[in-house]
Amino acid sequence: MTAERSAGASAVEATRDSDADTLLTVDSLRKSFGGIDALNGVSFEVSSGTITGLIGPNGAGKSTTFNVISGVLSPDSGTVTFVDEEITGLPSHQTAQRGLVRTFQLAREFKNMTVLENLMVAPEGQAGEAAWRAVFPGTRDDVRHQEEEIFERAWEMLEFFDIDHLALENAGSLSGGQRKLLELARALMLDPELLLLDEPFAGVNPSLEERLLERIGTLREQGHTFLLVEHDMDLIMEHCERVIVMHQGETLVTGTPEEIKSEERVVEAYLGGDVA
Ligand SMILES: Nc1ncnc2c1ncn2[C@@H]1O[C@H](COP(=O)(O)OP(=O)(O)OP(=O)(O)O)[C@@H](O)[C@H]1O
Repeated sequence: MTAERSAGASAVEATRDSDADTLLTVDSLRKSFGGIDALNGVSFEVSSGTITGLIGPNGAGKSTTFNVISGVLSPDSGTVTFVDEEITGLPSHQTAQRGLVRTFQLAREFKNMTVLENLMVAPEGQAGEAAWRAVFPGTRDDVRHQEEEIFERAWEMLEFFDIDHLALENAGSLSGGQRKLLELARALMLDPELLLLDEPFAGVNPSLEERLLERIGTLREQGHTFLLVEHDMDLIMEHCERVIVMHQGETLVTGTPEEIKSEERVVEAYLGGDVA
């Protein structure tokens, strides 16, 4: 198999399966919280146009990795490169401007605003006003035109996710699954090149899960790239071209689903065995 390992090896060398299509490169990320090493040299690459899964047991460092890539946290060391530009430590709204947007495990909609309004305001914490200005530059004279464009895009999103009938509902009244659709729709408002999805299917019923998966497939065909954290191994194995396995703050293996399945250390990591 061609799956790479990083534990105990040079981190860059360990994950070097790059080609010209590499969109995101994470190199030797370290991050400690007090005495806890959440990330202990995480390295991997994500190719353009793929759905790549990031998996690992609880506490492996997946969320911390997402937080570092998307600028929610700064790493102690290591680099994040997106479209050939180092973005390490850039705040979320700046990564969003560059086309890298993440969703959160718990959807972060504004509960007292309608679904439509939620789409028309910038996604909290990652696409502030500055990001909107980057997408819709102009002066006050252009505001009306900009609002029309935002409105049209919001409706496109609502229709794309089949939630246009909920446009005027308060976001707080949506089901868990509908909130996940809204979260993804909000992330897509800025037309990001790379979407980091943190457990997008958690708490989603099977029919909505199917709709979400189908939409993600369509978006991928349109050129979007996805990196997703997901605990459902069947789903990962069925829908991801590449899988990155983390364990104890390190990249354990990366490979195709078939490669991952046959990798003994992955089984051991999930069963809590010694993988050193
Ligand atoms: N803000 C924090 N303060 C202290 N420790 C933290 C913090 N964030 C994460 N950790 C610790 O870092 C390690 C990695 O956590 P992280 O949440 O990144 O793992 P994970 O793979 O996302 O886990 P899960 O699948 O349970 O969400 C864990 O030991 C966790 O307790």
